Amino acid sequence: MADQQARPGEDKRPSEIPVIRWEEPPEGPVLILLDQTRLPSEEVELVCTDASALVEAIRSLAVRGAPVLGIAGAYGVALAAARGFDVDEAAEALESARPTAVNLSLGVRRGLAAYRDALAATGDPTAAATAALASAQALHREDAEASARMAAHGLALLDELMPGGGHRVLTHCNTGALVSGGEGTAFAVALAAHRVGRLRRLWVDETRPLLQGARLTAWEAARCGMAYTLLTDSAAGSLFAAGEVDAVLIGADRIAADGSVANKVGSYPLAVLARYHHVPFIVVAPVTTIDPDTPDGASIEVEQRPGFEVTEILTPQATAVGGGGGVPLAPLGTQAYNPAFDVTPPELVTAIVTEEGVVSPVTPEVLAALCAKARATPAV
Ligand SMILES: CSC[C@H]1O[C@H](OP(=O)(O)O)[C@H](O)[C@@H]1O
Repeated sequence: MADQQARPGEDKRPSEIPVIRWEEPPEGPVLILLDQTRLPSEEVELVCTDASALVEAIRSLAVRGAPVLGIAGAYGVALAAARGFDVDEAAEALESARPTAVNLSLGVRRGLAAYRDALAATGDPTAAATAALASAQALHREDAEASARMAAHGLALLDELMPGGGHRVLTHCNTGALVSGGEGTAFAVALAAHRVGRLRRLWVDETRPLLQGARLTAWEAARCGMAYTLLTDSAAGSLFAAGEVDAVLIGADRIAADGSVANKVGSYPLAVLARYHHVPFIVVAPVTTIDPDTPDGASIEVEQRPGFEVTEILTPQATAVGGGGGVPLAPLGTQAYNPAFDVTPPELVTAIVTEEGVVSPVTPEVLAALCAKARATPAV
């Protein structure tokens, strides 16, 4: 596939990354995914012909990251409808594929509502399938637009907090084009700073155990010609202590009504380090990731993943779901604690950047007003 490494100064537009796309070959519609478990060494595409294949791809993190999970969920409903499968059954399976990222259930429900409304109005399953697809495509476009707006708001915030540019930003996990209909969430802010010459360094946490930072963020940063440095998660503290971090930029999988933020495990320790070292801790997420129906952090279901992801180095042959075949890192039979996410309390969050602007301080009232405005704005 295309050369992954950008030449110095070259910016290989993240939009060129074929994260997720719908195609309609003669044999029937398919959803094509870039298999993120194979990156950075291989660019392999998964062709999903039904919802169960997509559920597997979501569970194995072949497709991952809150916003794109919502897009995938909506396409999954459209795929089931277009291929004549039981749409309600498909929607239920998709929505339960991963519990923490609220966007997944939002996307599935949006596609299902479009399908049901069209079926009720026309009685025609083909028209209903077309409506479900149109809903997924609209969500795809809206997320790309939201990503660009978050990048602009986030860059303005960085410039306000650190006048003079030369931002040294630490990020965790992967929040670039691979999680988005556009260029991502937190990563898109760093990319915007890079494009105007105001990103001095992107510190990239490797993000154990599935290494989304080492494998995916480094891959995206290299493609864009960004100045980035990879570090072990445990090395982040020494960077703060050395005064090498101007801001933390992370994404989110679910933001509760009180402003608690669920994000990749390892985010909460960064928030504590940031507070101790007086460094802004900035969450970048679309309004759709704010969940007014989840009251607080304790109410967020944190996905617990298989222990072998911690006790083995996963090779391309050892899938993230099936396990086995990885290189053992610990004695056989070792028990492992492997939460996929942790929760940061609102008092440790300096700001939440959404496509509607910057929320700071984070208060339940402001979040509620944002959600009310979003709900009052009809989906396309
Ligand atoms: C902004 S979405 C990216 C978000 O999703 C990641 O989780 P996972 O890789 O398990 O899907 C992580 O929490 C990122 O911040």
